Amino acid sequence: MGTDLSLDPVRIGVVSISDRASSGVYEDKGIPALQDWLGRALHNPITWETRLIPDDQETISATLRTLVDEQACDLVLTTGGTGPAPRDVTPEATLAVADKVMPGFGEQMRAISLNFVPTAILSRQVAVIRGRALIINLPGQPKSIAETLQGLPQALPPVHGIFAAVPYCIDLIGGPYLETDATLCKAFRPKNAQRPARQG
Ligand SMILES: Nc1ncnc2c1ncn2[C@@H]1O[C@H](COP(=O)(O)OP(=O)(O)OP(=O)(O)O)[C@@H](O)[C@H]1O
Ligand SMILES: Nc1nc2c(c(=O)[nH]1)N[C@H]1C(S)=C(S)[C@@H](COP(=O)(O)O)O[C@H]1N2
Repeated sequence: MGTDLSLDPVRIGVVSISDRASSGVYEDKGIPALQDWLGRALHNPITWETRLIPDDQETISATLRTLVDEQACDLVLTTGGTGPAPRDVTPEATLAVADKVMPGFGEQMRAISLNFVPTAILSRQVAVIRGRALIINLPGQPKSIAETLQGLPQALPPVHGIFAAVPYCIDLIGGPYLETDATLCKAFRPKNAQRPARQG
């Protein structure tokens, strides 16, 4: 099933960080890939805030502050700028706006990505809490978006994507109750945090 209008609405910021896509050298595939995966994985009605920006640290931090403080996003996902190159500054820009650092997301994403590419360890991606929002960095390769969010749930043993932990994290910071499509990503919550299953 798709969107269920009876569920909590969620505001999601998607930020593509790329010098070349933002200057028109190539077409941005980061925002469409993020919206495609999240739109399929979440049943909640989504309001999007999209931004395509260059790899500039202050621009990235300012964008994240605006999305959380002014646009009231519950969740912000960035793509790009997490590697070791001189212009890759997304983790620094994200840490600069953090109230809390959530190291498990970066650790788990690098572990998941090793199932896809040996260069997974080159991503310095981080996740942080700012106010009542969760901000997560993803690598720039558009295919890495589904790889890290979804993992390989059908593999034996399964590789859990990081999105499984996102709904409960958002519960804990006071955000909307997110419901996911279990075939893409089964959200994990402790029993006492689960709402009764929806009818129909
Ligand atoms: N927003 C994007 N849209 C389409 N492809 C992208 C995007 N960002 C990255 N890629 C692809 O993934 C590769 C690795 O991404 P990375 O973020 O390292 O780019 P980059 O080499 O730093 O350059 P730029 O920041 O100008 O995209 C790029 O060379 C490009 O092929
Ligand atoms: N899942 C996944 N993770 C990945 C990749 C990928 O293709 N898939 N690319 C790696 C590579 S080649 C680099 S350089 C780093 C950083 O990428 P970024 O600078 O585009 O953010 O992410 C790594 N993590």
